[in-house]
Amino acid sequence: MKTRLIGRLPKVGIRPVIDGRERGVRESLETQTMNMAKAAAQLIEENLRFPSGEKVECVIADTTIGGVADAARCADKFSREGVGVSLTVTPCWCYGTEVMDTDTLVPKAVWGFNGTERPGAVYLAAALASYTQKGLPAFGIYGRDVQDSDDTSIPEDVSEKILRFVRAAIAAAQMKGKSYLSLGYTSMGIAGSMVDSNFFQDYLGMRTEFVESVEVIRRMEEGIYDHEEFEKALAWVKENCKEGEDRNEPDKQRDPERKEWEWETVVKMTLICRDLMIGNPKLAELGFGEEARGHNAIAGGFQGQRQWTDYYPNADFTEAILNSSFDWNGLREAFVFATENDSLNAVPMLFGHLLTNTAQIFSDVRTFWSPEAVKRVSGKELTGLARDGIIHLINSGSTTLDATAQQKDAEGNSVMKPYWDVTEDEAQACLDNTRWCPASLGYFRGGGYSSQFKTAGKMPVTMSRVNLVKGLGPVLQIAEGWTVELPEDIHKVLDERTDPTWPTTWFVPRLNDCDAFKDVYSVMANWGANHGAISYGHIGADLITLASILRIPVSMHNVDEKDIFRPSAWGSFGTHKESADYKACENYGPIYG
Ligand SMILES: C[C@H](O)[C@@H](O)[C@@H](O)C(=O)CO
Ligand SMILES: [Mn+2]
Repeated sequence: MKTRLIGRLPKVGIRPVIDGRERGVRESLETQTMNMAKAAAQLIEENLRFPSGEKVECVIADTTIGGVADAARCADKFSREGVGVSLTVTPCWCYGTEVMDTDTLVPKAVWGFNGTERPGAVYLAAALASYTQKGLPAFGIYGRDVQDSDDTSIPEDVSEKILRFVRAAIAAAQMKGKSYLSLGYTSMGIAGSMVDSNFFQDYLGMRTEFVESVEVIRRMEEGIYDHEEFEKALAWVKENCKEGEDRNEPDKQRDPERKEWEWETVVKMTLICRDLMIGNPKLAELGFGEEARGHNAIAGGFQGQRQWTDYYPNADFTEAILNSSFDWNGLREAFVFATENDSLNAVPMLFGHLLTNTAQIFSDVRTFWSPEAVKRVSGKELTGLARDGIIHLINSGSTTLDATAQQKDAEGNSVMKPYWDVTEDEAQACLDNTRWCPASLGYFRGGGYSSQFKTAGKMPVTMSRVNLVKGLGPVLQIAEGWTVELPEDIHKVLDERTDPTWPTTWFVPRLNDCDAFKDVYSVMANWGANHGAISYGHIGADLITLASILRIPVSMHNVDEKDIFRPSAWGSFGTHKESADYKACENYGPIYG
């Protein structure tokens, strides 16, 4: 589906650099140098894919690069080929600034072979000094253990760094030139939905598109959607989306005719929001060429509350389905679509999606439940992972149905997979474990249907969030942890105290010695906003690498120091990693600013 986004997929450019001295030195190194480039390309192409499923492609310079003319020819090839990430490799001494990559917008890394026959590490140090001196932050990669000069394998520590760098850099490259689509504007005074177009432009290289939500009504009333697809979608919904309990006062509940209209409306809203994001060639066939083009949106958000939801059905169904890895057309890439148009939660969702290729959870970070409070209200003890307390993640709408924890790995563990690994049966299980309850009419006068499920399994997850700080700019916060499934008797008591028609995920962060992670309460207390974006897996290290590429400092994280990988220049801002990160991000400023 997302292949409808305009712009080619970025490629990874590999630059084999070499000692330029001919009549012996260069010739003796040609094969080894090119082999390093080929090995790196193979590693990347075998391991990395885009969220749409295509494999990440590498482009190797036509020749090794021994001096500035070769470097210029390589730069020329890279710009023709659409290279968005640059990886320089070498086993030997080369002439630092003469062979360097000077494109200021392309994230860079240099892998210097750890051998001693030739001084690859000496070059690496000289190259990184040049990049640092010239204000072009670059990642340095140098294996721990010496290898023989004819060893073409890539050691584990090197491959981990290459893949971490490329994953993050290719994520940054994919955002560039795409749009965030704001449907409506600010929701209930939520600052994250006061979409800051300068932040998107300067830090992510993205456009912001603003569409008033009356456009959705116009398209419904003028029939600007694919009518055949609508019939197909509605039939699928009737078969697969089981209605849940109506918890509204009996005399306020909507009659069956109105409920039917609400179903039809939320299905149309889903088609229309998707078409607004990525366009739809079917609309051109119907005579709506302008609408068929879409807004080239890699992420979006729907204001909803309150002007829309006071009058029309809420977008819970629309958001939940768009954020899932499947719909009536089968398995497909999940969209990134924020409820309450909270763009600062859509951004970490987008980061998570681009880094893992999976669907993302959007939630209110609603309640910290201490073990004592749980005991008081339920009479029960929290045990296992949950023993130190839990955070209740819950929001009407938006939470991907992939978060029902019905997808499994080979060992039977709950996981959230890229859509191409999800089976039809697993998608069906996600649907079967979800009920669609008529929306709470006190909050949503226009009705609609809220997805109701609980995350029924333990999964490693990472919660993250971007906050904008006046005078400082954006910061990213990260908490790795797990989803936990509570015993039904505890779950029920806690859930009943909120809105049990909404989807629930119980979250336990991993604790450590630093202040923000000393207990579960502190994680909740240090969270910078009402929402969190939750991605499958422990991806904090990848998020840190991506944030450093974008020059967004990380204000809070629980990632092991040994996994932190940032451009080598960060080391020049002091040995305290967090303060060095702040200083480096301030020094370099936003990448597109
Ligand atoms: C119904 C309420 O307005 C909720 O939508 C509210 O608690 C939020 O989600 C705020 O982010
Ligand atoms: Mn919310």
